[in-house]
Amino acid sequence: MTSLVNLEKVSFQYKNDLQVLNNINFKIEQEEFVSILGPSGCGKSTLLNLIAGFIPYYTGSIKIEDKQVKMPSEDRGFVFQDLALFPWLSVYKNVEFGLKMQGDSKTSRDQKVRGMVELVGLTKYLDYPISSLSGGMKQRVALARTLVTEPNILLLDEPFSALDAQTRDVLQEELFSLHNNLNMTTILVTHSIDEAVFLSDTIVLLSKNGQVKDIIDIELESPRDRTSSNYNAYVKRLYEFLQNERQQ
Ligand SMILES: Nc1ncnc2c1ncn2[C@@H]1O[C@H](COP(=O)(O)OP(=O)(O)OP(=O)(O)O)[C@@H](O)[C@H]1O
Repeated sequence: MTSLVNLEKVSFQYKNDLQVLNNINFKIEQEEFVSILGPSGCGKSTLLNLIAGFIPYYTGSIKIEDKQVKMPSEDRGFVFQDLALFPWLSVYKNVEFGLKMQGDSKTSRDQKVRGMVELVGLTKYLDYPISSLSGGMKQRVALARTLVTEPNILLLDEPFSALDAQTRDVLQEELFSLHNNLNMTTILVTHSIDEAVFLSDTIVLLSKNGQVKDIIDIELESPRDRTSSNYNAYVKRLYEFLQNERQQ
């Protein structure tokens, strides 16, 4: 059986000749949660942008369901690091936006928006403008806006990096539930070892020179216990990897 996402010999350099990714190979299965972890500047966001289809000029092959990725598509939903919400519009209007673009009818949009906003716990705030919400609430809206279009693959670039530790933990738990309940495939770029271990089935470790250093299966029970010794054994292993990369 072929995997949902297949990357083979993917290399990439920006137009200024900076070589960022070198011969990347890995596969992602349907409903898998994969995190891409590595030192700052190693090419994590670039790799996610390639999978999203935002950058068409790479070498090698990125295939989703056997189709070569050349441009963005509705099967991939992207949550940007800066969220890219419309601050002056309401929660409702922000979540509705993608459905409108897809030409969905008003009745269908209304049902989907209300359902998704409820799922992220913001029903009380449907009519509030984005500018009046906290950072964690804005993040929930960004997730809802992407998820409401029912993408098969959710792509997240450091979604929680601007949040305080407590809000981040709560949102990680919510993302874990959404991923499982909606049967999605999720690819997350993160700096955070804890976030990667808490959420992932698999962690792809990128080295400083943009190569896959290791692919680690996280074999922990759900829900995950951040204080368990098995959990912390993974954290230690990844911490040592990142420390080693920094020293090289
Ligand atoms: N549009 C661009 N044009 C040229 N170089 C770029 C561009 N975007 C990123 N880079 C460079 O490519 C390299 C990889 O960047 P990228 O953002 O993919 O890394 P990252 O691992 O996600 O970094 P971080 O963890 O700091 O967010 C960096 O050296 C960065 O400066």
